[in-house]
Amino acid sequence: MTIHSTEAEERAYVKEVAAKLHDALRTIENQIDATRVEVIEAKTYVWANRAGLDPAERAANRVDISLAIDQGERAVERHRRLQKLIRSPYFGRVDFMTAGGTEADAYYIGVHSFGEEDSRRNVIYDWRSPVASLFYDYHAGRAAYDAPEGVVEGEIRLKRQYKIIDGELEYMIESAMHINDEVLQKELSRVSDEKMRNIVATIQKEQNMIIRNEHSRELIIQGVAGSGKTSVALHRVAFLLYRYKGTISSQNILIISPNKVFSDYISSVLPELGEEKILETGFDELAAGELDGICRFQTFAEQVSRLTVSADEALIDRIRFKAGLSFVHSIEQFARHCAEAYFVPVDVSFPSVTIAKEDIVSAYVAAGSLPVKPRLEKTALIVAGAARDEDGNKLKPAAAGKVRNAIKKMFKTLNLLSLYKDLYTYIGQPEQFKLLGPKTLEYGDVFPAIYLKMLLEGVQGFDSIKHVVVDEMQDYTAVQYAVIARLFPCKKTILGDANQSVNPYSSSSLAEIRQVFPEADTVELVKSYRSTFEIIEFARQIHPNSRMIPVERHGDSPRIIASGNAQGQLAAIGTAIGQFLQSEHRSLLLVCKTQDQAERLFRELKDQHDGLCLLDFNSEKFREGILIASAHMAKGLEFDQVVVPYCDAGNYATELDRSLLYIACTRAMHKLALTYDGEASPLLPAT
Ligand SMILES: Nc1ncnc2c1ncn2[C@@H]1O[C@H](COP(=O)(O)OP(=O)(O)OP(=O)(O)O)[C@@H](O)[C@H]1O
Repeated sequence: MTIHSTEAEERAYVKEVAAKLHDALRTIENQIDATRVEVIEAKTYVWANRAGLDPAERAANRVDISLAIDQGERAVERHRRLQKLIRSPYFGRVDFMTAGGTEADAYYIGVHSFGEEDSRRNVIYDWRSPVASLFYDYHAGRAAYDAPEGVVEGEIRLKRQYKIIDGELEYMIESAMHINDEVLQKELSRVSDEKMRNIVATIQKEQNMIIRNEHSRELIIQGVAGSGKTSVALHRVAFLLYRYKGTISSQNILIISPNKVFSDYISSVLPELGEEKILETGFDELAAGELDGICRFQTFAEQVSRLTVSADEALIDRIRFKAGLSFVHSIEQFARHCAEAYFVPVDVSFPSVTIAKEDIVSAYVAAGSLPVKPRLEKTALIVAGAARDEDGNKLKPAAAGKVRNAIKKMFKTLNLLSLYKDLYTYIGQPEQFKLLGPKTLEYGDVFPAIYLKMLLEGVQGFDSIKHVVVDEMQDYTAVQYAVIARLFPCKKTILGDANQSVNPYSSSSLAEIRQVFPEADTVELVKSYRSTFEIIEFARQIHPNSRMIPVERHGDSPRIIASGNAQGQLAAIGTAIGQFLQSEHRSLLLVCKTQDQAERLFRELKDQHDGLCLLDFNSEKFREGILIASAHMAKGLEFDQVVVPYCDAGNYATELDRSLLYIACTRAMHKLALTYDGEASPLLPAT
């Protein structure tokens, strides 16, 4: 028998569930009130009796208070979840009959689970629960899901989707197929939100496979622009936190993201899914930690800015040289060479102490499994510990210290910058190393130097991190991955798009990343959800390599607006801003090729348009309204409308420019315009 088969019954059921949720909410509110009173009373008691309580009693009271606070915090969290469920209790339903059964059970699926206290019956299933995978993976008919006790086979008798807003059923759709296109269309047509949103109601089958993947040590996702890579990675994190509750918490997961604005933009997804924010860092921050006190360095953004304003062939050559896997091997070979060639043992001889060179050599050989620095320290320790003075006594501390120092000095140098410079002499390419300034590395040298340091000194890994997410994988070199592999020897989700590199001279393809992680599983996402059909078709012509497949969601064709001069172009941009302000849309991005151009545009427009906001590499917050940014800064973000100014032949000409133009255009969800004066860029599609 199918329960709630008609729409009227479903509407009534929404109310019934809402009543249960309200009951539960009241219970929790009472609990929170009771806990509050309990904590206040306990604190008052401790304060009033502070003179009379002995230390053991005080400690016991403190424990009670902190337990009550913990309990209260958990209740507050449950309260928050219930409030969310009251607004929208569930979005899907599957009726599943297990093989051999006689009746199907209805499973309602929501962002969180909810069960009745008395009957212990589950009213709503969490989207991450095993049975919920049926909703994402199957049509009506035969189906199966992985439960803790094994695979459960059976048949889906009914599948429905709901949109419930503020407790009211807006619509419901019977969907025999995968997540119904109609619901997806509605979701994608919406106006942008202030922050990235969760996609639990419309996760697609290929995305669900990634989210629920538990076995891959490294999972690499190559996905076209707008294919949901970042969304999927965050939902995967939420899934892992659910699946491994008690073993992994948000403090054990780290996302390496391109910049602070992007981190801010994605920051609401996990809290929306009931999880805490995860840790976040960037490659520049990691580098700062590793090179602290050693040297300064150029950041990635500074390198990209330099490349976008001038094509310095020697610099490009240096960057390219250091980008590939073979350079990783060169560094490894050099580190091995250092371990042998830079250590020159000699006899040690002090008044009353003599140590033969051979004893030092054998201790150094015995410690051969260690990186150079700890190996040297161990050798010094062992030799000094074993040494005897002429009377056959162990060395006094001062003499032992002298021996240890003498042995450490037998290594030519442990100065990282000198060693790093020597690397280039060793490989016969001294011209490939150039300092940017005194003790200041070019960005291309930052991670090779860090890798060399790790090989020579060993690694202080982040043991508490159990899963790392690397976004924008195409922008990182093989050496950066080698460093990441050593710093975080845990599971990883690595995602990106080879066509969205902001620095193609040092970008990594999927194949190259796979060479660093040979065991990795890879998946490709080619369906693009962000932009309209017309915008995707347009962007595909800019980057013919892109394998983007659009969702059938239509909108205005992108416009290329030619002007006779700079003033005309500025007027065209002003008109586009005016049209945006008249529209229902909430976000407009004016995206320039370089930061300098973005700043210039900002100066030219800010007096005519209120509320313009310029993003730069120091920006930390994402916000709605009208933003101006470089393509580099805009990576990963999305906007209702996008205008790309300065699309003339001089400005967009190289392969790097092609990537930047492609990134710029694919930020648009609904509307795209490009402006130029003079001659149009040859990279623009013919109109
Ligand atoms: N299954 C889905 N249902 C609804 N919306 C989706 C789905 N998958 C992706 N989207 C939407 O598509 C847009 C792009 O997603 P996301 O930013 O995660 O893609 P991406 O591949 O990381 O993009 P890019 O590489 O271009 O920055 C977002 O608005 C996201 O909500």
